[in-house]
Amino acid sequence: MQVKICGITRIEDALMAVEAGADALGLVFYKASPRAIDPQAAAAIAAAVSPFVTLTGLFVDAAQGEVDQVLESVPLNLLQFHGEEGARYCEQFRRPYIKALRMKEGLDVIAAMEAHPKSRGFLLDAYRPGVPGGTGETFDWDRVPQNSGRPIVLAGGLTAANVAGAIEAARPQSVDVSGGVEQGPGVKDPQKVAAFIRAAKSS
Ligand SMILES: O=C(O)c1ccccc1N[C@@H]1O[C@H](COP(=O)(O)O)[C@@H](O)[C@H]1O
Repeated sequence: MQVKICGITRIEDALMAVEAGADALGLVFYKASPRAIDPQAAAAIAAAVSPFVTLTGLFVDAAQGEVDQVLESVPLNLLQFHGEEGARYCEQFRRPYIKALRMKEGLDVIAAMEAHPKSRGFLLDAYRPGVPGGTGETFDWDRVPQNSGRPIVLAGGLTAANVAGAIEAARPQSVDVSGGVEQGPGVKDPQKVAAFIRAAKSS
């Protein structure tokens, strides 16, 4: 089980998460988020962590120029598009990307996946109207498709206490957490991070 710790804003949190076994770190380039980071701080984090850790840049319906500007200064390995971005938009950056799908009632998950043939995977997150992500809410894990043939990242309201059950129900390739391992907005709690990664990787 691979684990992404999202919403990293400080070098010490990045190093702590990697030391605890995180495979990927998420940097949120969405100004309205309490975990938003600017490119300069993100570049400093990138310079401090191992090149074998997947540095993921999260965007929400950003202007093309905004993404390009971040890419000029931050060596991101993966882009995460968490808004209503279409395939043509996502593919223009010529970087590996994952598309977030918010699990609104009635969403045809397979059709949404087929709309992004080049996406490296799909992050399934809870749906709350008006909030693009980081809600701290779960969704019905039984809705995660089992035969899509595409890599799935399970997200939304995960914690050390519920991640094992979530993995058992949804059978994802990887999990992603933000609020569930925080001690405050944008600040990670080392004990919660370690407990989360332990629980996920021993599932
Ligand atoms: O983290 C945020 O603030 C955020 C803002 C806008 C879009 C996505 C965001 N985070 C992503 O949402 C999932 C779930 O968050 P949580 O664990 O429920 O707090 C998180 O893994 C990020 O990928």
